[in-house]
Amino acid sequence: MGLGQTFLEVNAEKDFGNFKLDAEFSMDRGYCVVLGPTGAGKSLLLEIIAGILMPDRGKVIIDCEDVTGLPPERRGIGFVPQDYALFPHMSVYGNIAYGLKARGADKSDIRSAVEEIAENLGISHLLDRKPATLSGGEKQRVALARALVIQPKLILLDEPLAAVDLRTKEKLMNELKFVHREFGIPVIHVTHSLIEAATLADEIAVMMNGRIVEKGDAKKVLSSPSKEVADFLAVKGLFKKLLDILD
Ligand SMILES: Nc1ncnc2c1ncn2[C@@H]1O[C@H](COP(=O)(O)OP(=O)(O)OP(=O)(O)O)[C@@H](O)[C@H]1O
Repeated sequence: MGLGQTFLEVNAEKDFGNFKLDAEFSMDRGYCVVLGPTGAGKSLLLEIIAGILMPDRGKVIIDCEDVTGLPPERRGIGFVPQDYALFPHMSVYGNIAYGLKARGADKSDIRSAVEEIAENLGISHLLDRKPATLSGGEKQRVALARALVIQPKLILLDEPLAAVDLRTKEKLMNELKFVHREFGIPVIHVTHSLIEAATLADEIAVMMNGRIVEKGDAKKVLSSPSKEVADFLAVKGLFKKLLDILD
């Protein structure tokens, strides 16, 4: 499939009683940021795409393949959840190697793949450490390495930069850009941050009350949001400044 064609299509409903997700979402191979207030259903959307959560109705299609009935490990997705979910009893090496071991990869292949990705993300010196001894930014890189080492078709990032300071955030944003460009993997990045959206996104989807209420080219969404979206962002004057960043 070439550039500009639909890579991912989600059309899924899930009713929790207290909350209903009714998500229609599609993207090509770019970098898509999903913005939305807390409790909008952003994490649930990622969990449905990853196969952690089964929709009541609907479909998930990745690269023309209907993966709705497939378990997470057969979807070829690298998922970095909100709290990174690193295994606390395993070393950084064990954490990164986990997905390859689970797929039955050869020991020496695992070692070279882990070492290569660790070098790419500048965490080779951390391989023997346990997650509890890492900083927020280091944990984020380890989680990203764990997601990337399986050579996924798609990367899902759930608020990946929420736990780091501004300087680290800027550095990590550059790394995410690099990873997206270098590995050529489509990314869905969930955040509340307009700065992250303006810096990283090719496309922006805005989610509210379980639905995607606006979606399109990043510049367009940031410059002319619907009233509903503008009210949520509540910073209309900021749009012009954000456009300056994009230019
Ligand atoms: N297993 C569940 N059972 C019932 N309700 C749930 C369940 N999981 C999530 N919810 C509810 O669904 C809604 C959406 O949750 P979700 O975590 O997707 O929001 P979010 O947009 O990612 O929020 P945040 O930005 O705060 O992470 C919330 O109201 C949440 O309480």
